Amino acid sequence: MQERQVDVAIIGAGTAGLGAYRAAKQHTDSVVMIEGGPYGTTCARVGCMPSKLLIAAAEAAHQAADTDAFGIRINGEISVDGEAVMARVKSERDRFVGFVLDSVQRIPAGDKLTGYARFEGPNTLVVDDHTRVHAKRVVIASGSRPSYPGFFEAAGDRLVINDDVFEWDSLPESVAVFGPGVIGLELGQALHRLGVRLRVFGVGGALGPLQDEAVREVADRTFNQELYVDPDAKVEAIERDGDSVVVTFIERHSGERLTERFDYLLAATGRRPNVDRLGIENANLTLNDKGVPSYNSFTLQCRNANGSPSHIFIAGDADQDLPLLHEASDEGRIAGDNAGRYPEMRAGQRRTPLAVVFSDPQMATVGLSYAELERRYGGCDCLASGEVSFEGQGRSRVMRVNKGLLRVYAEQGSGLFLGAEIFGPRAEHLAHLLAWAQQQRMTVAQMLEMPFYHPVIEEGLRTALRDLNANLQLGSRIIERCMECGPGD
Ligand SMILES: Cc1cc2nc3c(=O)[nH]c(=O)nc-3n(C[C@H](O)[C@H](O)[C@H](O)COP(=O)(O)OP(=O)(O)OC[C@H]3O[C@@H](n4cnc5c(N)ncnc54)[C@H](O)[C@@H]3O)c2cc1C
Ligand SMILES: NC(=O)c1ccc[n+]([C@@H]2O[C@H](COP(=O)([O-])OP(=O)(O)OC[C@H]3O[C@@H](n4cnc5c(N)ncnc54)[C@H](O)[C@@H]3O)[C@@H](O)[C@H]2O)c1
Repeated sequence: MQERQVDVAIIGAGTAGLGAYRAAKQHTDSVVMIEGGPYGTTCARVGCMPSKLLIAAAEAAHQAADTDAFGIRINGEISVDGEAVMARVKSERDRFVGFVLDSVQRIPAGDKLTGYARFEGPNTLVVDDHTRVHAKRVVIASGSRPSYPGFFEAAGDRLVINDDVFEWDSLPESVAVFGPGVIGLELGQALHRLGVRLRVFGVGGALGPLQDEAVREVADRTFNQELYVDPDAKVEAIERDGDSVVVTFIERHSGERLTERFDYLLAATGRRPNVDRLGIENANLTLNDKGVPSYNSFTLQCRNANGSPSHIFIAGDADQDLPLLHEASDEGRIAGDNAGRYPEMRAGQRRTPLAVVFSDPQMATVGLSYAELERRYGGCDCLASGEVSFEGQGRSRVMRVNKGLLRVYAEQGSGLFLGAEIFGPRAEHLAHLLAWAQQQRMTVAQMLEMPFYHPVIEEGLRTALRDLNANLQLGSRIIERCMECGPGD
């Protein structure tokens, strides 16, 4: 067993780990980054990028099949070449991964260790069976992995997760997706649009990240116009039969008991932080009820078992809060910076919460979750909301993307803008405008002073903000459509 002494050890070379490495190196040359799996990051290898590549192919297929209403006839059959689809997904994915590998390559060999790290003590990590690292400070950036109930194992090797989908050489005939969360909806709808026979099964009624019942209800109805999604499914059996997975369930619309065969069961039922195999019990940390270290979200510093500040930091999906790429990147940088400068600490900048789901229509949430807003502001009637339906919205109708509902929230009295839930066209862009406004602590009145071009989807946002302003009793109600702005704003 080799022995190494370092100032900072980082567990994981994903987005958070790489950010932590660069930040820690600003303070000391004595940093080691430990990676047990393949380099390249979850985002580039099996997450954000390949999923968006698959969705892009599905959008192309969907648009090609939807030209008739514009008077455009495509003569001949539209066919999906599954091998070509997957070849592009994989080659573009490899290009993105290649950029990460290049940057990892530039890190001096002595700063990298290969193997899985485990805490032997608060300052000691054992990497596989070959190296013991004595570290003055540690950053845990070990990411997350899919989690699913044990009874899915009945599907045997027909049980797949997102990683497996991006290794397919072609598209299967059919998939049963379990989990209508972010991954299930993004991949499920994309596969459906690429011609895969598909059903999506959920539990408890959840749909993506939506918590506002009005928005969730519109999303449920809209998805079901296109594909079968049951957010509260009654699944009676999952069995393996030959090369197929056989699912017995109650069809949500007819109430019939159906038994259907699928090529694969895709488990998209959530992810768990990779802290359970770290020997975390040897690190002298306070753990929450899920076994995840408690930490300060501005410094990313963990707490010792007695509550005092620890020399251990945590960042990215490993800390279970906001498991998103831009958050992993911010957290890695803050944790690495503080691990480098320890014992002095700096509070890092945290941004307005922002999440986007690349379904069609897209979903997005801005600010505190709706449940949290209700908890904080609901009891005193302090929460006001406004909304717009995209059905009649001018630009959305022009482009035939007029589906969805946007709801915005503000504080009664001050008119302070608090957040939004969006299910609608181009939500990725609307959500950015709203997140920027919220981070600037703008009031709804100030947001309405901003320019809105015509005809654009953002005019729909203006309608929702006017509705909100009226509900705040800070402006007059929209009685008829704003004709000076053009029809259907
Ligand atoms: C299908 C999918 C789609 C996604 N799409 C988006 C999106 O569109 N937008 C978005 O913002 N986010 C998206 N995400 C989430 C995003 O990918 C993650 O939030 C982000 O990659 C987390 O980065 P990380 O550094 O925390 O973890 P990772 O990149 O997973 O890095 C953790 C690293 O730690 C290593 N490791 C684990 N345990 C040990 C150990 N004991 N010793 C040594 N090394 C260890 C792992 O091998 C891994 O390389 C998506 C995720 C998935 C799965
Ligand atoms: N566009 C993006 O930013 C993006 C895309 C993909 C993933 N991600 C990140 O990855 C995380 C994990 O994604 P995810 O989709 O795995 O988790 P999720 O928490 O978003 O969704 C899991 C879903 O599975 C359901 N579920 C749980 N147990 C079930 C069961 N037994 N049967 C059927 N359904 C069940 C849950 O009710 C929920 O709807 C996300 O929270 C997100 O942070 C982000």
